[in-house]
Amino acid sequence: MSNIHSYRSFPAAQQPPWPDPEALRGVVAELESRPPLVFAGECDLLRSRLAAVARGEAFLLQGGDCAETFDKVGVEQIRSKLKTLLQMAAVLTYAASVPVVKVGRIAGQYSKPRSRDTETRNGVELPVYRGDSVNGTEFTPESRTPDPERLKRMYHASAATLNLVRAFTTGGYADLRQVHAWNQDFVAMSPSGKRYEQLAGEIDKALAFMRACGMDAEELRTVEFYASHEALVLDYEAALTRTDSRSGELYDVSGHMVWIGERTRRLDGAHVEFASKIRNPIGVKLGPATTADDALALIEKLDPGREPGRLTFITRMGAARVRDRLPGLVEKVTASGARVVWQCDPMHGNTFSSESGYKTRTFDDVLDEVKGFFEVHHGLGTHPGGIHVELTGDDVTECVGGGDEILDADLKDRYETACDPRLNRSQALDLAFLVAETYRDR
Ligand SMILES: O=C[C@H](O)[C@H](O)COP(=O)(O)O
Ligand SMILES: C=C(OP(=O)(O)O)C(=O)O
Repeated sequence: MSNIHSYRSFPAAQQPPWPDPEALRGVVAELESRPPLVFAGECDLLRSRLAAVARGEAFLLQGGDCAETFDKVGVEQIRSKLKTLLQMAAVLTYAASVPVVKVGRIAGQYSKPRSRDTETRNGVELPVYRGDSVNGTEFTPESRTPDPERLKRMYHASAATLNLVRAFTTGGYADLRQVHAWNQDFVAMSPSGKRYEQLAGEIDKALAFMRACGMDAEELRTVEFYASHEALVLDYEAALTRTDSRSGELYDVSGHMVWIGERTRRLDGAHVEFASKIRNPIGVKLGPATTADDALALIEKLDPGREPGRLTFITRMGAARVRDRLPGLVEKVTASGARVVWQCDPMHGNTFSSESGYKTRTFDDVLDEVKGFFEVHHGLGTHPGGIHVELTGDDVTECVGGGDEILDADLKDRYETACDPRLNRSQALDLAFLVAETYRDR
């Protein structure tokens, strides 16, 4: 049987400098005895859904917070994120006529890779914020010192979130007949909200037609929804890895799908080694410096059986480079016979500091990278399998642009992210409409 701790012999980037190894060991031992957050069978089902995406028969919508925080584990916050994804999925399913696989960056997205180890404010240097699983956002030595007890809080916050998500998605809230109810509050008055209302009316008519024909499918009442996060802090991920009693294989039961980030995808690094041992569907971020050989070597290590649905390449090239960098990768990977899911993350290659000093992204760049992604796949005859976005259900002002335009001067009003700027609900809907149109017109 595979040894889940083999990753310890490989260099691990971006691990928290825990000050007290003994305390960490105690936390890990406790987590090892905790129940799984997800089941192996659910991970297998997601892998089979992603296989359909890899074959060009479905579309993958993955989105949620850049960094979840413990103080936002509440009914309203979780419901509004879910609502955003349900609205986007309704737009995509109806306007592009494609089945949508829905995956949240949720119930575990608590750890962040960072560009620098420290942050300096007014001449004071402290460890950088690495996500609520590691330390706090407050700029004090106490808050910024990594504390392994936070890994336990991550487990409990993930469990509470997942519990609510399961209740919302199977208990009536996600029933397609609620399609209007998801479009309330601030978003209803935005241009994308109004457009959505029209589409919801059409869905209503289609449902009424189906009912009149005697079809009232059970499938419309609930939604299959999966949880994903970056598998960054390996002590946590390994502590939550269990052997599946059915197959004897290892699954990371902290989430259905986990991904490896751009900063930790070294072929000879600990994250890739860890992911190679588990059976969950795996995502890998690929930035503009990725070579075709890198991609092929990742396939060899993570998906040696070339199993559709096992591996998702999440490309995040930046709007300016996607048309130039993506074709070579897609061409060589396709020629190798691998059937990966190609997914576009239009957020992480388009970050910059605004004049007013906020880390932001322009909505036009986000759209342009998505368009470039579609153009490249269209040109090569391959399937543009999905999008991966940082978003929130709230009316935040973190990314500039969008139909309900946010200006640089507006960023200060509701800049609430703990790390990177997210699309608000109205921008997320705008994006869904664009993707649906582009997908349909392919
Ligand atoms: O979400 C992604 C990364 O954690 C983030 O972009 C890193 O941000 P930094 O460059 O501010 O460290
Ligand atoms: C850190 C992230 O992205 P990337 O690894 O692509 O920079 C992320 O998606 O949170």
